[in-house]
Amino acid sequence: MRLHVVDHPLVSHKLTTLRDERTLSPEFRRLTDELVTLLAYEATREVRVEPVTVQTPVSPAHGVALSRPRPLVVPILRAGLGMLDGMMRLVPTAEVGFLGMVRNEETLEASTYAERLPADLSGRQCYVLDPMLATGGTLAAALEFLVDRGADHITAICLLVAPEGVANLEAGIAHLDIPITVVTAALDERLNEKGYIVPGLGDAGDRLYGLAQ
Ligand SMILES: O=P(O)(O)OC[C@H]1O[C@H](OP(=O)(O)OP(=O)(O)O)[C@H](O)[C@@H]1O
Ligand SMILES: O=c1cc[nH]c(=O)[nH]1
Ligand SMILES: [Mg+2]
Repeated sequence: MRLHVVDHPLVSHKLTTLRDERTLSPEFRRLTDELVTLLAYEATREVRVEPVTVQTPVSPAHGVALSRPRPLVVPILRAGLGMLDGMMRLVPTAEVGFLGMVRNEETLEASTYAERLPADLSGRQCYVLDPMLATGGTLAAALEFLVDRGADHITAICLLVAPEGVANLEAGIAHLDIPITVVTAALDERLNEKGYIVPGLGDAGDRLYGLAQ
């Protein structure tokens, strides 16, 4: 597994405001959207394209177009939904599949409560959207799911990752024999005793959609 921490002052600037507890849901959603578009630019470096030729007003021009089958974008509900528009802005013709997963806040075990994905992902590049990689349990289960269906190239975009989660994920997916990359805005310090990322940004789902602030 490859971890790519995007090092760019605009990413750091937006992430700092996102972390700030004074940032309320409307601005949190807008910043998430902007950050994901910046991360998606890096995350799609290996998106598959094929050669095409178009006719300009002057001459033929050799270029590329996205290959078929189109990439599959998979937001992990609930918080991953806040990342979908920012991703689709860059790859508007991608297909979208959904995974609903929730972490038990006592045991920190992830469980799946909804799945709406194509039955056959053979030969598909997949982009998984989940803002937080904390213990890594949620992302490990999601990747397993996609590889079981035949995905052969997966990139996860996370706003934040914790070192413990990256290590757990690496161990948990070591048997998956496909290229897997995690693209993130920051590798944070650690997890706390409740499984939250430190310094983190709190509960991403609540900050996007939840508690009135
Ligand atoms: O790496 P992990 O320890 O598995 O934790 C990460 C998961 O926790 C959060 O989801 P949550 O369970 O809070 O669901 P939500 O998106 O509906 O809020 C987050 O959006 C990730 O999916
Ligand atoms: O810090 C964390 C950990 C898991 N889920 C979140 O939303 N935040
Ligand atoms: Mg949550």
